[in-house]
Amino acid sequence: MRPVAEHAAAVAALLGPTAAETATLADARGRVLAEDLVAPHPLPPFANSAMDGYAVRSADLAATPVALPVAADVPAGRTDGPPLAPGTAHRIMTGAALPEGADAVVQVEWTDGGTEQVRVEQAVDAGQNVRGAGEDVTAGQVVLTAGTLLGPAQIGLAAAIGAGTLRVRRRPRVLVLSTGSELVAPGEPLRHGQIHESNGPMLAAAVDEAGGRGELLRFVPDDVEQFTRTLDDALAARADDPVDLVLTSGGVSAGAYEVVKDAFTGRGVTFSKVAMQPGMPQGAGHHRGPTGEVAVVTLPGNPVSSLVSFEVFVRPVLRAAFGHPQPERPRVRARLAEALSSPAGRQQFRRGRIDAVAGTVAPVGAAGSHLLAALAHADCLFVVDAQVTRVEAGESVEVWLLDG
Ligand SMILES: Nc1nc2c(c(=O)[nH]1)N[C@H]1C(S)=C(S)[C@@H](COP(=O)(O)OP(=O)(O)OC[C@H]3O[C@@H](n4cnc5c(N)ncnc54)[C@H](O)[C@@H]3O)O[C@H]1N2
Ligand code: MOO
Repeated sequence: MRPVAEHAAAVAALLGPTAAETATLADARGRVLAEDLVAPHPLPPFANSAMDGYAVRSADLAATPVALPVAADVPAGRTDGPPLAPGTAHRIMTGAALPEGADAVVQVEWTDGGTEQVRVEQAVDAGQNVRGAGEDVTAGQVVLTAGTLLGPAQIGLAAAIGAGTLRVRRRPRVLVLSTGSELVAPGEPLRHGQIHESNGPMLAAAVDEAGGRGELLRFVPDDVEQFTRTLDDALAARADDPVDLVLTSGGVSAGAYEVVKDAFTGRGVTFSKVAMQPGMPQGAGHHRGPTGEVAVVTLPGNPVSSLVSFEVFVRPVLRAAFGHPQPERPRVRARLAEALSSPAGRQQFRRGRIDAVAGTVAPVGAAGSHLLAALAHADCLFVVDAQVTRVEAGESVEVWLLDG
């Protein structure tokens, strides 16, 4: 059987880095900056008030209490505020530009709140309650470097320096195609012998969660001609914005109707038994479609096998392709809460729940690769090495955190 690392390397070789493109801020979250982002102006762009109150010259408050005429009103957003004459105050709101000549702001709570004349009870130092221009960012500063993952704070910063769009790496575009004559679309009734198609929606969601662009095609029965036509039609229809990867589910083991294997064998996709459980039957390579070659990864049909294989082989490669700084799931070690056994010669990926405080991981459900409900209640996978057949309670295992 092929070692997990060897198949992982074969999948990694399929996808190169995606190109840069321009994205709106609304479409930038979870993506990676393709170029350094430079501030065209400082932040704050101008000295402004940190408090609602009165802009003053601090020297005018040498002896308090003191009464000063209120010569102007400066709400936030006023662009034509006059200079502050000595011996006067301007009523000012948080975020409003500090008038020329003022060097401090007295918060309204330290005054009588007057609008014609204000009585100030307490003195302020020069600079008090003033946010200086460029305190946060200077003009010309590189505020975010190429390769930065864009989360809410980074998008906020980009907006603050006035960037309406950003140069980011393109999301890998992934087509998902499930196979199986037993499949029925969710929402439609089942007859005996049929099941609802769950791998497609699951894998498309997994692609999106990883940062890619998942597109779910209508599943096909175990029919090579229909499979190939569906795939080629879908690729042809996307010729303007080509697909980076095709993910198939099912049809790759040893049965009489292995549609994916039959369609691709000897035509650029290599099928292997990989030394893991779940996820033994795997395939990877290129399909020559109507628009040229497209990378293909064929995942096994058992639902847990499908998603675990995605986690092990596809997710890190998709993320690396668009420059994600952390392609892999965070990995920690934890003590196993209960003993379990594992087949010899296959690296086992069990579903678990981690207790980060206690440093333990408990198995969720048994090893069966049809146990989708257990997977849905797990927050991690943990790994039992290929040569290990039994792990005792308290022994340390590697854990992949799924919500990280
Ligand atoms: N004689 C052998 N039989 C099997 C072997 C083997 O080595 N020799 N391997 C087993 C292992 S391990 C796995 S994993 C599966 C993989 O099979 P396929 O990838 O060919 O998948 P299918 O046979 O099409 O389906 C397997 C299983 O999963 C269900 N399924 C398939 N697609 C979906 C879907 N889109 N949504 C929900 N469920 C799906 C399907 O109904 C089957 O129950 O093969 C073993 N057999
Ligand atoms: O490889 Mo299969 O995934 O064990 O059920």
